Amino acid sequence: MRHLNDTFLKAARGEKTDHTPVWFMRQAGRSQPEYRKLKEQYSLFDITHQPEICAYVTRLPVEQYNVDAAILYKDIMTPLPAIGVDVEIKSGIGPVIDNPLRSVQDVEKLGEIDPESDVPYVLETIRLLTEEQLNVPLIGFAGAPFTLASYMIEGGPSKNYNKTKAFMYAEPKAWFTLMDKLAEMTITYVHAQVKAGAKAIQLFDSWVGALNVADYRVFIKPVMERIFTELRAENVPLIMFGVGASHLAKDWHDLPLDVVGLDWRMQISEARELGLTKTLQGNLDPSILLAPWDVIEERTKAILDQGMASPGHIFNLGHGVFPEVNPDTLKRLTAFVHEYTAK
Ligand SMILES: Cc1c2[nH]c(c1CCC(=O)O)Cc1[nH]c(c(CCC(=O)O)c1C)Cc1[nH]c(c(CCC(=O)O)c1C)Cc1[nH]c(c(C)c1CCC(=O)O)C2
Repeated sequence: MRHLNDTFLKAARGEKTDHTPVWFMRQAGRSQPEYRKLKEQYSLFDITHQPEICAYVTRLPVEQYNVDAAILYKDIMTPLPAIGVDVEIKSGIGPVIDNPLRSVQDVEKLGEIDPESDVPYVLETIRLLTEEQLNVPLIGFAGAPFTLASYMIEGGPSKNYNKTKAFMYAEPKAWFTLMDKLAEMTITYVHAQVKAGAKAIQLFDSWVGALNVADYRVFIKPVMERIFTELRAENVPLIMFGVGASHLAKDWHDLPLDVVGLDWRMQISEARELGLTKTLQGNLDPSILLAPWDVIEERTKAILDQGMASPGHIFNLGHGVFPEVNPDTLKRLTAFVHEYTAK
């Protein structure tokens, strides 16, 4: 077994580290030529169903960029077919669902997940990665109920989540049944990922920022409370993330989790002023990676300075890497974060 670089785990627990750890959301993906080559032949689901290839794709950014954590290559949609949702990832569009939820009956028909039989390839990939192939912690993940429900109800990507919100307001009973079922799925699925060897868990509630605080508290916070309370027993760092959700950051901080992920809209220092004492993850605007290096460096320094003011910062982007980003930029940025924050 190789020596594990545990800087990411230490920072996630709020401990002092030798340097600020860094990883990038969507680090395994289209900005890498090796990945693009594979994608000429395979779809996302083709890759995730082949553990050797999936493990290779997951390792690529660790080997090429020297980041301090790996994130399992799969999608938040991966577990949905197990509960009866027909999902396809359409290139250039995203997840598309042919049988969107329309009624209480549709919600009641949803089944349960048995990870060992429904997604054995996910667990096999984790086992491959943790046994010998990786010297950094592997982050497992799941989509959070609001974001999953938004795809299940809209049938695909959406701008305003109108159908989702209409369903939530019009059919609160069915909504809470749906939240319970998705919570059950998430808890079971995440437990299995940790048992297989995932060292941290991130929940992606990418689109929940569409709700205001009052609705978040009524329609979502209780289910998140339940999920995180159950997952706490695993004793691995739990990370929350969403886009355009600064107004919910304080409520996330109240949940039994370890790390609050921020997009680029709120500064690390502002979050600290708000009273967020937990570890913060983020938050370079991913667009800045397309700017000249001196701009990237200046903006990164500002984030790192704020992050170093108190223990508990994991450097990341405010959202995923764009495909147009040059891989050399990610490599240079990782090295810069490590050097600039080295004690
Ligand atoms: C909302 C969401 C999805 N998927 C995910 C989220 C939450 C994070 C976020 O907010 O971006 C999470 C996700 N999806 C994928 C990963 C892999 C790990 C990583 O971050 O490197 C992760 C963590 C692979 C993927 N997920 C998807 C791809 C593209 C696959 C393809 O082109 O076939 C990959 C590599 C497809 C996908 N899947 C989803 C969308 C919106 C898209 C289209 C986006 C795009 O094309 O850039 C749903």
